[in-house]
Amino acid sequence: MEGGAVNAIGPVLEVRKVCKRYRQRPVLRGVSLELRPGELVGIVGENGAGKSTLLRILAGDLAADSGMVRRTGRLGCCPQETVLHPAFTVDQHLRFFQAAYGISRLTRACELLEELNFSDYRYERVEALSGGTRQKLNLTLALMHDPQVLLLDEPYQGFDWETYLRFWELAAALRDRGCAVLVVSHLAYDASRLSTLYRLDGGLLHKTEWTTTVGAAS
Ligand SMILES: Nc1ncnc2c1ncn2[C@@H]1O[C@H](COP(=O)(O)OP(=O)(O)OP(=O)(O)O)[C@@H](O)[C@H]1O
Repeated sequence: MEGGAVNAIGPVLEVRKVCKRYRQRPVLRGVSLELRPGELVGIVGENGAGKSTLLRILAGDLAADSGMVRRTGRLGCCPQETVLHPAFTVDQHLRFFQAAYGISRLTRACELLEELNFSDYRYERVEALSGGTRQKLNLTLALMHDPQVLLLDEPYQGFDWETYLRFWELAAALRDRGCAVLVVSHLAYDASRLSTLYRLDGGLLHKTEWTTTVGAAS
């Protein structure tokens, strides 16, 4: 079984009892999670449940108050707020991130432009792009260096239905080539596409009954 082979490999992301509070308000109360190569895991939760806080801690962008996060491999991160500059073109963003990642070619980035169907906008400035196209660029910037661990915060916001389906095809392809993918969203529409779905509630992760056996621990 695919899941058995996958789970013979150790986790690329290990989270133990992570806690975080803002002033006196606890948001995370002891979150534990493991993510292995070839797993596509979802976390859902209501607005304000702490999903973005958790993702920022996993990405190393925010410090936890206590607990442990251990990550190995190249990280790709697509934050909820786009990281784009309005005056730069799509191509300029690709070249800036190419330098930041230290990669020699834009081959994968060009593939992603094609797969997400926005190659025609390559030389347009971000200020002239629609919200959905900006999000396509945000996602491309997280994926263009072929990450081994991918953290996605509401990655399909603003996508039309066709692009939304393309996103899931892309996520499945990444999973199949061994990437560990974590998708955070306030919607649980996509449960059947996931190895495991957790709900973040009351500052803790709860495994939901929608969990399937595809690539999941057994
Ligand atoms: N920098 C901050 N200072 C104080 N409180 C914060 C800060 N960042 C987030 N919070 C609070 O922490 C809680 C969790 O916020 P977070 O953005 O992690 O939730 P979320 O689940 O991602 O929400 P959404 O689905 O609306 O994006 C919220 O009540 C929010 O107001």
